[in-house]
Amino acid sequence: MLRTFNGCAHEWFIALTESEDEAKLDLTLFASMQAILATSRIAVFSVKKALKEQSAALICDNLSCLDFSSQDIDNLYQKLQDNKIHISESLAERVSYIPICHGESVIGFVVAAHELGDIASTKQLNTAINVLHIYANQQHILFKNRLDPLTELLNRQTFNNKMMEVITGHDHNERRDQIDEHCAWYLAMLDIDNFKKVNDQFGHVIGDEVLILMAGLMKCNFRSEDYIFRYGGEEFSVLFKCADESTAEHILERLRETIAGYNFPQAKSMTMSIGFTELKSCTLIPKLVQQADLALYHSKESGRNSVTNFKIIAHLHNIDYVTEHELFK
Ligand SMILES: Nc1nc2c(ncn2[C@@H]2O[C@H](COP(=O)(O)OP(=O)(O)OP(=O)(O)O)[C@@H](O)[C@H]2O)c(=O)[nH]1
Repeated sequence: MLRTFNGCAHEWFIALTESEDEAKLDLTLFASMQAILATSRIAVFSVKKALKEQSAALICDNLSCLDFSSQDIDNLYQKLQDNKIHISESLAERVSYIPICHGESVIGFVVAAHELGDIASTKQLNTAINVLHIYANQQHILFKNRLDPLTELLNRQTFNNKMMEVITGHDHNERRDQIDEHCAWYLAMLDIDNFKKVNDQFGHVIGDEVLILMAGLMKCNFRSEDYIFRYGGEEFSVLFKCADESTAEHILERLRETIAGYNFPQAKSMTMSIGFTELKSCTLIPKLVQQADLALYHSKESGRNSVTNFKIIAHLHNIDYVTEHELFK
């Protein structure tokens, strides 16, 4: 049911700043706009930094009567870069397009449709703009909280939540046009080889530089819808989606080769060992991490600078893909 607006936006400020995840934040914004602008016919579009998107995507919508193509959305987003409210009027209704701003940037917009006799007042629009500022700030805080400050990759705290979302099929960042039933998710664990030597020989500042450069190489190797984490120290993990395991191996091999061929400023030549496993929805998260870790361990044991598929070593050691056995004790 549509909540009515009592003229004071404090309750929405509190609800938005209390939202601890992006899905809840988006839903709270949607409800707040419906109440403040006194219409249920609202659509919210936002640029998701976590997805490295440059254009706005629909996040909540109760306006299916207005059919937005992706070209319409892009055009509207470009138009609203002037950070002003735009209004279009037809015989029956007035549609307001309200930009969402963060600092100097427009990071999205709200579309609100009203019947002509029932349009939003200037006070309502101003209140909506204030609430949108709070939303943008909170979105930025949530985004920053998920990042490792050194590498700006996703941090370890985000890893479990993301794994759970992916395994249960509730990855709320996955855009509708990216859902491909034929693709599978893979988990890779990656560890820089002999990293201690870099710290010992050149100091921690150069060690940190290597971590930042490695993170950059990984970001270039994967797609925006994949998730790259700094798992801890010099260990990383990646959740990525592709057609099959040979493609997964190819993607990881490409990264391994890129890193092995990169000329690091002080450390010069560095390599990475990688292990990966396919995500099966019936398997517990610690089990999946253990499988990818065992494959990584195999890469390290067999001379480093290589990629191992858990399935291959599971087969070699004659163990079931999802049993409790441990390979290396
Ligand atoms: N500069 C820097 N070093 C880090 C950071 N986190 C962990 N390390 C270092 O990473 C090194 C990891 O060393 P090891 O676990 O022995 O691994 P390795 O030398 O890479 O050897 P292998 O993994 O067996 O190839 C340790 O020296 C840690 O101090 C960090 O944020 N910055």
